[in-house]
Amino acid sequence: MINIAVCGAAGRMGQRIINSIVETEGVRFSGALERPGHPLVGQDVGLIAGCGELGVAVSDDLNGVIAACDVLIDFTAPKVSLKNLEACGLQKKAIVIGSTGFTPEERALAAELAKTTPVVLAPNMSVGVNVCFKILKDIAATLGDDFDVEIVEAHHRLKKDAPSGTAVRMGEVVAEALGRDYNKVANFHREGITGERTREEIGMQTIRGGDIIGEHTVYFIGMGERIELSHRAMTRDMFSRGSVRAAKWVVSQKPGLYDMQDVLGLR
Ligand SMILES: NC(=O)c1ccc[n+]([C@@H]2O[C@H](COP(=O)([O-])OP(=O)(O)OC[C@H]3O[C@@H](n4cnc5c(N)ncnc54)[C@H](O)[C@@H]3O)[C@@H](O)[C@H]2O)c1
Ligand SMILES: O=C(O)C1=N[C@H](C(=O)O)CCC1
Repeated sequence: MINIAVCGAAGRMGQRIINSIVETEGVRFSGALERPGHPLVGQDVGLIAGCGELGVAVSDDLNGVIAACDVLIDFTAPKVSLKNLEACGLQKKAIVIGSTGFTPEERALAAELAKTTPVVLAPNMSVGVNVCFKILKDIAATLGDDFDVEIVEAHHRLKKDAPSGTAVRMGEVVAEALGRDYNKVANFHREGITGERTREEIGMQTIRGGDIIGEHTVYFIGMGERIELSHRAMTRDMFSRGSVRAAKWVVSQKPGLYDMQDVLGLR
């Protein structure tokens, strides 16, 4: 039996992850973390997550909750996730991180900290999006430089980072397949007299509104034809089920930084 704790337990994803843990065989829900001062600390987290009383209170004791688990699933924010990764490393506990919005420096720090413990860090835990990452590589490499690439993503009004972690990864996959550096060719903003589009640039467009769970489209636009590869999330449950699948997988891995391509055997 694998003991899984959740950080960000009262959040949109945290609540769905708790439901997924309870529904999954071979795992046990062992603890729930929230930020110190959160009004729900001390309350039964099952009642918050809508799956009935679980006898697990929301806690702000990071080290205590880590000690009682085999793996921590963390959907919070980059700075919190890095602190949690360091704390898991000190106790030799695995961690699955779904937070997005990491800077390149923060990603490098995560890779450094992952030398002490196994870590899955992935901007999107859904099977569908991860298959898209794989397909995108082939499409981009096959089309080459003749097709312009534009990426459009849409999410709910409460999302804090932009572009989404998924859109960034899509841009990185395409850029790499085309021999480009994403950080140099990503174009996040067009306004006024922009001049003609460059061949190399990858346009990154962001929509925020209402309760959109997550939508991504990559456009490959040629002369006289275009390909659109789209993924639309209709529930958060495939993210949460993916995170539990990653948790079951990561506990038996060697220390290192992994992503969902590793978990799903898509590499
Ligand atoms: N990888 C994926 O598949 C995937 C899917 C959905 C969302 N996300 C990402 O997950 C993150 C969370 O998304 P959300 O919609 O659940 O956000 P949310 O704001 O609803 O939840 C975040 C939770 O983290 C808690 N938190 C903040 N600081 C904390 C701390 N120090 N200790 C413990 N808990 C703390 C907050 O109180 C909140 O309850 C975002 O970065 C989002 O982009 C990733
Ligand atoms: O709701 C969010 O926030 C999501 N974030 C991820 C991202 O930034 O790619 C995945 C989709 C939902």
